[in-house]
Amino acid sequence: QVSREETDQLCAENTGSVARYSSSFTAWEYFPRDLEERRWPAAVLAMYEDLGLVHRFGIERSTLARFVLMVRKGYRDPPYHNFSHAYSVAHFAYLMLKNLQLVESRCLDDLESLSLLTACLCHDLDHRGTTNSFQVASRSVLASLYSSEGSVMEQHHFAQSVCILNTDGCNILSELPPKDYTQCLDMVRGMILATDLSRHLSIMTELEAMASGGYRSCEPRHRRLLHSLLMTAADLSDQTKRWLSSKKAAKLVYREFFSQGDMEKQMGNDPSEMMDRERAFIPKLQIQFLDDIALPVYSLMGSLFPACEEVYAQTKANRRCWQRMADICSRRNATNVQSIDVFD
Ligand SMILES: Cc1nc2ccc(C(=O)N[C@]34C[C@H]5C[C@H](C[C@H](C5)C3)C4)cc2n2c(-c3ccccc3Cl)nnc12
Ligand SMILES: [Mg+2]
Ligand SMILES: [Zn+2]
Repeated sequence: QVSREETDQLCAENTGSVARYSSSFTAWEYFPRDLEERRWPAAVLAMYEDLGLVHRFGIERSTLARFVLMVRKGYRDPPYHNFSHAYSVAHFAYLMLKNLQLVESRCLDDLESLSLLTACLCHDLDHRGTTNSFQVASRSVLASLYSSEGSVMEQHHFAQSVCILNTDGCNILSELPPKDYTQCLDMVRGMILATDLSRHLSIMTELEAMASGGYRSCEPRHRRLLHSLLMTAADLSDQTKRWLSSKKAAKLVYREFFSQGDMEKQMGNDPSEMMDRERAFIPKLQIQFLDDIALPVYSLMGSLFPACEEVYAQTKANRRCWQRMADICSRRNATNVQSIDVFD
């Protein structure tokens, strides 16, 4: 429930061209959180407009304004998985649509473009800063609802998205013909579920096969694989930005991990090393995450879309910085340095 004046104010914002937010708003290296926080909803509206989605799908501006404000309200405030993350992920999807010309090159159609941007904005709705395995271990309500199908949090994020769309005056898909409406919701569901990294890892071999054999837009399986890859690329995009920004994002992720580890200890469970502030050596864990998960994603993106190679290059540069940090810390015998202090 968003106030009338908030909606009217956002609606009245002449969102105009995205250049209003930054002259480098459409550059890969642009860090969306550099824009002051109160302007993020207007920037989201501008992205929908700039991609031609408002016009193409007859979205009422006041409906889009109410929808974005409801989505912002739908996020809690854990260190990392808050609205600033959702806004950043949506911005990276915007960058891919824009800079890779995914619609112009007919890799995606308009409906997929609308689904991708909307899925990114909604993909972590109502996140509590804890993982799927923690839901099951702590017997949370969400686990009781969703653990049989796996991806507990991601199923909840999708359910929250549907709730917002069904709220009066917030349904940005209301003007879609029934067939498109159903298809769009199906794609948003698949895209949000794809942000479960366990699912991503399980399709890596198929993604590699698609990247080496070449993307065939005529094959429905290829289109769904591309949706998944684009979602993961957007979800991890903090790691593709300049070193200080990506280091700061990692710090927030580990703040979430360590508070989950603290809760697991209180529950009498042993947290994994990644979640345990006493055991974790962050530079090493970050190198592992980049090598095993992030770098392969951007390497695949680079081989499918040459214009994305600089994103892969920056992620590789960040990995080198983590390697330097690991060398320095282990020389300085990291054990006497509180693991979270490596960020300072
Ligand atoms: C900087 C950074 N580091 C990260 C280090 C590790 C992991 C992580 O989930 N690892 C795995 C490692 C294996 C196989 C699966 C399931 C589990 C066991 C846990 C994944 C995520 C990290 N991550 C994310 C992120 C992206 C999507 C969802 C949640 C998050 Cl937190 N966004 N930024 C970061
Ligand atoms: Mg998530
Ligand atoms: Zn996310």
